[in-house]
Amino acid sequence: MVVGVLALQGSFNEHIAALKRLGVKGVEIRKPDQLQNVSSLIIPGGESTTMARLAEYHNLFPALREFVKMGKPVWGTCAGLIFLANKAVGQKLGGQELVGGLDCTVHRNFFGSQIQSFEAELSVPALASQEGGPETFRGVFIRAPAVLDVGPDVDVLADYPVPSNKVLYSSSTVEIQEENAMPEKKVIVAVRQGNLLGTAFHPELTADTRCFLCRHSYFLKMMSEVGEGTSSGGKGTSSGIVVVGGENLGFNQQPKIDLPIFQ
Ligand SMILES: NC(=O)CC[C@H](N)C(=O)O
Repeated sequence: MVVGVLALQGSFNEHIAALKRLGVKGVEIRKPDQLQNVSSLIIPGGESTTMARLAEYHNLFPALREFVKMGKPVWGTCAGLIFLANKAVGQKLGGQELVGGLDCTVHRNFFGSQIQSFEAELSVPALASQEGGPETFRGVFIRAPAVLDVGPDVDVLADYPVPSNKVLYSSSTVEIQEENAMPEKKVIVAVRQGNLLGTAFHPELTADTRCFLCRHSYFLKMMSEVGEGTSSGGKGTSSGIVVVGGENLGFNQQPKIDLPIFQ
């Protein structure tokens, strides 16, 4: 099994290392032709505007859109989630090109700037009920986006209750449409639509092996679920991050102590 990892910028090495720990080969994708050698793709976190410029420079957008349209599994984390969204708000002046396909609107810096990065235990009760282990998993949010709204074909996998004093928006004049991003009690931080998975946080940076494996395996399992391009892009057959069936991922073992990167 070979997974492509878009390697223009951002945390692609971390994703490749995470895949390696699962015994899966991750290959760096920098050129359109290289997409032909992989049947699934991870678009990592980083800085989406920069990543978009590099993707444009390498003429990657048409090939990425084609990849998505063919129903091949694509997982966008953080900046990658922004890439996959049909619409992004809070973009830099002039906007940025998106791959699209995921029927949702993403706020690019919903949780604020770099120094407002944080970690949080995300509640996914269905995960514990079906897979065992603690009810929460740790989300690492780095200058993180959030999903503001989703279309009917999108499954919400995880949301996060945001205290109103934590809902931070840039006051910069180039950060647009803030009036549409009213503070919510809960914001969506993980979604799936058929072959597309999006997480606002960085699973590849989490030291909690249980969560790490879970989320990565979720994606890897999507590969067998949707095949190599047969999905219509509609709702997945499963809802929630709860479909890591049949694999012994050690959920009933004592969970490892997590190692937050921000302490
Ligand atoms: N950690 C991340 O990927 C941050 C994404 C960032 N908010 C952006 O616009 O690109």
